[in-house]
Amino acid sequence: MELCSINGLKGTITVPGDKSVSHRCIMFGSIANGITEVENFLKGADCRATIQCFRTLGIEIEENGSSVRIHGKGLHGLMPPTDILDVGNSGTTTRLLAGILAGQPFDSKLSGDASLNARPMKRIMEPLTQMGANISSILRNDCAPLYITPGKLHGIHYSSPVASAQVKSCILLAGLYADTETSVTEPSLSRNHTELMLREFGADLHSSHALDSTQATVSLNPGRELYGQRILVPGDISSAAYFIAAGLLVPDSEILIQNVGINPTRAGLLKVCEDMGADITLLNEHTQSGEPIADILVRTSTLHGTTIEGDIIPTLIDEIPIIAVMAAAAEGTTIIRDAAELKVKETDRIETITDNLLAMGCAVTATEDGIVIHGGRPLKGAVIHTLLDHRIAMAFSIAALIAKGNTQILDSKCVDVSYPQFYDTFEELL
Ligand SMILES: O=C(O)C1=C[C@@H](OP(=O)(O)O)[C@@H](O)[C@H](O)C1
Ligand SMILES: C=C(OP(=O)(O)O)C(=O)O
Repeated sequence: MELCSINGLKGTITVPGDKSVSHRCIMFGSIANGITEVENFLKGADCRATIQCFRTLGIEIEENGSSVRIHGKGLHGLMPPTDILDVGNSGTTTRLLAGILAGQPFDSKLSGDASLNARPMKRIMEPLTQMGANISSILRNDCAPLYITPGKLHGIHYSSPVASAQVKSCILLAGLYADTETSVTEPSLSRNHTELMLREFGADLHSSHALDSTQATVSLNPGRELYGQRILVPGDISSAAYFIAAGLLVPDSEILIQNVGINPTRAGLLKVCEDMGADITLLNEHTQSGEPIADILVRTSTLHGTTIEGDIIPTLIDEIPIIAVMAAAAEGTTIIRDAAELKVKETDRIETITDNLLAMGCAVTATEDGIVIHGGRPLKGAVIHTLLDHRIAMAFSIAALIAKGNTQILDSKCVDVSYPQFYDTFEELL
C-alpha cells in the first residue's frame, strides 16, 4: 500500500464490531444452552479463527453479513475435534479457548501462525496446571502448539503477575468446569468484557476492587448453566483509534465516529488524547448489551507530549502503536513506560514502533518497558516494515498521511486480522 500526505478528512463513519467482544460471543454462545444471536460481529481473521475452531468442536454457527447465530450446546456439548484447532494469528482465541478445552473430556491440539506460535503460553499453562489441567507445549518451549488432555479441575485463587484479560479469562473459563470457586487477582484491572458478558449469560461471578491498591479480583462459582443471549457488539475503540488520530493530526479535519465502545477498561486512549490537548467530544452516550457506547467527534488539534504509565497501560495496550504516532507529531516529549507487555504481542511492538518511527525521521528511543518519543520533527515518507502486525500497518498508515513524501506499507493486507475494511473507511473521509 502506497500512501502520501493529505488534508481535510471529513465525514461520519462507523468502525467494525469490537474484536474482544466478538471472540467472546462465539465462545460463550457455543457453551451456552440455546441460540445466541450476534449483531455487528467483527469479520476479521482473528474472530473467523474463533468461529472455525468452534465449528471444528461441533458447534453450528450461521453467518449472514455481520450477523452470527450460534447454536449453543451447553457447557458439556462440545465434540472431540476431528483436526488440530487453527488459531491463526489470535492470542485471544488461543488463551481463552485453552481455558475451555482444559475442562473437556477429550484431547485437543491448538496451533497458530509463526507469530502466534512464538508468543508466551506459560502464563496460562501455569495456572491451568495448578487447577489440575493437563496442558503441554508440544515443542517444550512454553509456546503453542499446545496439547490438552482431560483433567479433573478444581478451583484456585490465582494472583496473576500481569494485568492480562486473556490470562484472567482463560482461568475463569476453566473455572466453569472446576468443582469449587475460582478467583483471579490482577495487579490492575484489565479489560472486563468476560466478566460483563459471562454474567449476562448466567454465570455466578463477582468482581471486587482492593480499597488500598489498584488490585482487582474476580471470582466465579461453578455449577450454573449458561443461556444463549442476543448481543449487539459495539464499534471497536481499538479500530476507532486510527481515525481518532487521523482526525487530530490531518489538518482541517472533522470526523464523527459513531457507536464506539467506551468501556473504561478499554478507553485509556481518550484520557491520553485529553492529556495531549485533543479536541474530542463524546456524544450520545448510552449502554448497549451491558457495554457503554458513545459517538466520538474529533477535530484537528495541536497536540503536546505526555507521560503514559501505570494502571492506564492495560486500558490502552493495543493503542500504543497509534499513540506513538500521535506523540511523534506532538510538540515535546512523550514517555511510555510500564508497557513491557508490548514485547509479546503479534510482534515486539517496542521494536517495531521504534524502528518504523526512526525510518520516518522521528527522534525515538526504545526502553526496557516502553518508548521515549521526542515529537515535533516533520515526518518523512518511508518503507514501513509491518512484520505482518496489523496494528503497526494501521498506525503507520496514519503517520503516512502527515509525512512528507510517499510511504510504502509492506504487507498491508495484514489489517485483515482486526479491520478488513480499514482502507475502505478512508475513502469515506476523502
Ligand atoms: O482479552 C482480550 O480480548 C485481549 C486482551 C489483551 O491482551 P492481554 O490479555 O495479553 O493483555 C489485548 O492486547 C488483546 O488484543 C485482546
Ligand atoms: C494483541 C492483539 O490481539 P491478540 O492478543 O488477540 O492476538 C491485538 O489485537 O493487538
